[in-house]
Amino acid sequence: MLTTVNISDSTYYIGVNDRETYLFENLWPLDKGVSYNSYLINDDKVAVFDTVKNTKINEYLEKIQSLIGDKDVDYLIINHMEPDHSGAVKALKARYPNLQIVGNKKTFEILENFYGPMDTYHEVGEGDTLPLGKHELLFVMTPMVHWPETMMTYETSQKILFSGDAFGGFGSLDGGVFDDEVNLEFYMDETRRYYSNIVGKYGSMVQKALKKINDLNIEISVIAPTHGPVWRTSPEHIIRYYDCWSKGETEEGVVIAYGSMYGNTQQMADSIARRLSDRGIKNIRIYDASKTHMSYIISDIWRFKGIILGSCAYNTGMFPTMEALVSKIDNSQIKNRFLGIFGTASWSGGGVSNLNKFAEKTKWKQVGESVEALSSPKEADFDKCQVIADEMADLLLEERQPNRNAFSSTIY
Ligand SMILES: Cc1cc2nc3c(=O)[nH]c(=O)nc-3n(C[C@H](O)[C@H](O)[C@H](O)COP(=O)(O)O)c2cc1C
Repeated sequence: MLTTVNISDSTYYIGVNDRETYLFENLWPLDKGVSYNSYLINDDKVAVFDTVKNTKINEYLEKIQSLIGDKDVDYLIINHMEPDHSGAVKALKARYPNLQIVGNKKTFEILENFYGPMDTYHEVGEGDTLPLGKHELLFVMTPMVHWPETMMTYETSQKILFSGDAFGGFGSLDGGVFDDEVNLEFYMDETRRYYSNIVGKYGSMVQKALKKINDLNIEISVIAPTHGPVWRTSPEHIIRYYDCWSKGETEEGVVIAYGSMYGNTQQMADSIARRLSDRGIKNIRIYDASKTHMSYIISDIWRFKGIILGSCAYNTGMFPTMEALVSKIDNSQIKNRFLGIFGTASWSGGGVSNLNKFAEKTKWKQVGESVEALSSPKEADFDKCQVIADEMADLLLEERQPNRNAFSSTIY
């Protein structure tokens, strides 16, 4: 039996799971898989919301047929054109030739560039509506909440927001589809990893989208994103998290990420962490950038206020895995962090000097002085590491207020 799940008596989850792909966008590890969520409303008119990746077409089309039998699909609403959601558009159109593709001007441009011309477009813009029978759709343009054509669709009678990639996360849906059916601790981690690596760069556009949704003054009973759980019990939680993340709000804690070949730089990381712990900081995450994929490190960098970066010198530059991490941080436009820098070199350097350049660019508040040990850290180097830890702890503790944590909700 193919799994389709009722959201209401006429609205269905028709998504698929992908546990085979190693890397999302060929970049981000899918250790726990991912779901490509699609939805169907079976009314006088049948509407489908986004599709799935092209590796899942057969399963997907069979699900649709199992729900509507001989009926036609009248509308395909494309909230987002990325191929993990548009991969079955051509196949769906081939199966249902009368289908009208609903999107905005930009959607159709991108669609044609990917898949060639297709007829029967139904163009929508801000605030346009589309009746399906008992249900009515309202379109909200949310450009650059990932791609320029991105939009959301709100179903007015059941108050469902089909939100595209916004509010989505990694992790296949292993039985449970709704927020009240799954272990949210796992999905919130994977949702933050998704947000921070995929959507986070566009925080200001997320803020604009949230404001737009708020200004519409609509009640939202269900958030139906294109990845991860469907939020029917606590849609307000995921909205709040998105609000906090896109505003750059952080928790008290420190991420120490380093690149080290022979362990000397790593010793400095451990010494800084120990001191932070002595000073009462509990959230301390040390990452070897060669071992942990940067998507996990970025996710924690998004979460915590303190960032301490270390690198040995490598062919006059930073250690390559740190270089990749730093470039991703830079590209993500992460703002307002406390930063410490340490590292090692045996002759002309390259690790710490390049981290210093990064520090100048970010304009984050730096703690202590950057410390560069010659080959191996000595007492004087460890002393400087302690100063980095102390100044970091001072700043974090200064900010500490009872219950100030923006993320202290019961689901996290
Ligand atoms: C392939 C390679 C390239 C290196 N390039 C540089 C360099 O350009 N400048 C420098 O000062 N040290 C360079 N080093 C030396 C290391 O940065 C130095 O020994 C450091 O202490 C190693 O730290 P670790 O134990 O954390 O790996 C290089 C070492 C290796 C193995």
